[in-house]
Amino acid sequence: MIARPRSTEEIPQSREPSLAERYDWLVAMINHVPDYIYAKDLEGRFLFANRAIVLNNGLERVEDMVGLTDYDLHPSAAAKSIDAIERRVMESGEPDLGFEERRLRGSGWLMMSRVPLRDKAGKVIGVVGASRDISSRKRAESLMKAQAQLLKAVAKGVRLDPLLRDAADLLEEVIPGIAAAVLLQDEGAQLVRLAAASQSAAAISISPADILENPALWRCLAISSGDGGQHGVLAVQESSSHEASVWEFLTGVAQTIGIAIDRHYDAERITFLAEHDALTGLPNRTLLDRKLDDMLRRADETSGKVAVVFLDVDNFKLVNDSLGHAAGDELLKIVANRISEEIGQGSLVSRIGGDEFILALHQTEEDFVSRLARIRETIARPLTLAGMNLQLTCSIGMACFAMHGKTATELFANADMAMYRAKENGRNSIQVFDPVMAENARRKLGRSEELRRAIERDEFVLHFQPQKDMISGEIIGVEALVRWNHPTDGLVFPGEFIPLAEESGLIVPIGDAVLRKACGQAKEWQKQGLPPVRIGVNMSARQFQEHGMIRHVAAALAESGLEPQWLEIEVTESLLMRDVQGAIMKMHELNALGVSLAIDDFGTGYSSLSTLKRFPLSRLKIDRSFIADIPDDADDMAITSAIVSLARLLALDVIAEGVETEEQARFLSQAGCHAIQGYLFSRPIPAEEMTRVMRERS
Ligand SMILES: Nc1nc2c(ncn2[C@@H]2O[C@@H]3COP(=O)(O)O[C@H]4[C@@H](O)[C@H](n5cnc6c(=O)[nH]c(N)nc65)O[C@@H]4COP(=O)(O)O[C@H]3[C@H]2O)c(=O)[nH]1
Repeated sequence: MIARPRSTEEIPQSREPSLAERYDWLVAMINHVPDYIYAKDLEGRFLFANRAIVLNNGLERVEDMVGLTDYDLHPSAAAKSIDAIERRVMESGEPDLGFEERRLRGSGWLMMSRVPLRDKAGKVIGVVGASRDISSRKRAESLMKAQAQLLKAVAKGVRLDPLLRDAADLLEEVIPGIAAAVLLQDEGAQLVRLAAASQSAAAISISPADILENPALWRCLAISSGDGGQHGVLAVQESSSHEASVWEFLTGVAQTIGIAIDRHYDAERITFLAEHDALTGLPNRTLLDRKLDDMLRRADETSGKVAVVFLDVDNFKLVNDSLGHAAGDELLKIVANRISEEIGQGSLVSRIGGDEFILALHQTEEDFVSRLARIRETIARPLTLAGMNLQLTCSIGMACFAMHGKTATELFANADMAMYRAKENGRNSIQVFDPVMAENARRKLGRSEELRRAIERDEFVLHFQPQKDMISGEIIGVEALVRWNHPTDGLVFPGEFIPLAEESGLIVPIGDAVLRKACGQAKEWQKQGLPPVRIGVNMSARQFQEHGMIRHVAAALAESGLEPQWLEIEVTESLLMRDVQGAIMKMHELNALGVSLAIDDFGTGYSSLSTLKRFPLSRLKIDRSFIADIPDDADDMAITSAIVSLARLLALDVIAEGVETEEQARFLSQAGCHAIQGYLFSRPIPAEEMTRVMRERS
């Protein structure tokens, strides 16, 4: 064996060390390094070996090793590969540096360097080998590789479950003997979910309780979330104590798992948002389409039924406009919750915008209409919103698979049609689709098309109804009333086409034509020398709200040359109440043009005295429904008298519409009404007839 080194105190400081001493020190140094150092002759026989290599080969003394070859110490394949490298070094005389190989005994890695052993003359007489243990570097490398592999899986968006399992597998692969498990917190912050390495029997059989109750056995590394919270822990069974780099690696793995979980939740949230309505959290149209397709397919296979339902909150706009958007949003959330409460398993409710909901109901014991009635009742439960007590109603339309349509598109169209029917029927009702509705809708569409053509062909004519002053009996004004001179149907009255024109927006060009014709006719009468009369022109909501309305009025006046004081625009009370502030602004603009304003159908809306005071009006027109039953209906008489007093109080002229009898005229005169309009005096008549009447009276 190699001689024991002497301590430096034993060396006299003054004299040069001898060659023998230097040799001893060298041997001592060589024996103390953990690396393997050896020399072999040309035949591969050990000439020398340090303590580390002797011990590693299971021998005790260097002498035991001298003379042996690798074939005596290792399996022949391993010996052969060492032999080949060393032979190459000896034959070429070139060193072989930094060759990495697995340890032949035990685990770990070595980095081998071999240089030729030469005699004094420089002749190669063997090989000198030196190794370095690079196991920890190799381990660090493999840990880094494993970490990179995991990160790559996260970047690729591998699903969370397989990713956690792979992570636990990977840990066991790169850190032999380890058992690893991932525990995630549930909503109550309990550690529950377990992803264990598939190979490790220990990890498979353990439960979160095992881990948490055995802190001595398990070390838990926090899996943090991006927002500073914690998703759970990476539990590692400490079967052997690990070096720092392993713990560093495990900490990195826990962090990577944290990132993977963050990404998983982000992806979940994105998917949720893509398929849900942000306000109510209900499924949106995309999800509804997907689910409804599934429901219809299943119903088709089983000859089952599915109901597609359109549900619209009545007067939602009113709530939104009067209580504000925040209250409107709150209301929609309440409605969404109430529908969800009642809809039942397997069915779906989706908000498709505004106050419109679509329901897809799957078949149960209870029939669809009874279920919808229950939903309607639930929605109608009283509620308080922005300090106001409200009770909501809704209009519901339903179409059934397969009776009313076989595809989602057909069912949507038919349920929508049924819902419109419910609205037309005075809201707050449930309508089941009927093919007659489709026929009506088709007819309506055809009528819209005809209306469009009628505008191009200028098929609208005006009839005029005179208004008589109560005291003087003079004609003080005429109301222009539009008629459609239909090529085949003859004269069509406004009640039959104005609502459709409103709905389709065609009222704007129609109203514009009426304005121009009315102003032109009024001017024409003046030109004919007839006493000037005020001409009243009806304006519908859509037309009144239209941006260019003031411009159109000004243009009609300019074109005709009619002075503005002879034009009076009639708007309904309900139109004004929709947006009081906006209406007041527009009315002032009309006043600024010199045009006067009358409130039509007065008494049918809900304007308060205070609101009425704010409108820049000239006249109130009492709705004919109050006049019709005079003198039989005492209530109507009382209301009419009140309206007249109110108008006088506000210094407004008041005119009663629909006066058909002398008795009605007498009552109105006594009540103080300024003027009357109605069949008693004249029906609406064409321009030529009106000219004649005016001429006779002048
Ligand atoms: N039973 C009865 N009815 C009487 C009597 N006196 C007049 N009427 C009718 O009452 C309606 C009065 O017009 P309105 O209230 O403005 O109601 C009008 C108005 O709201 C709308 N309208 C008419 N022309 C236009 C127009 O050019 N533009 C717009 N936007 N709407 C119009 O159509 C509605 C209906 O017009 P018309 O069918 O012409 O019906 C007219 C008229 O013929 C009467 O003594 N008894």
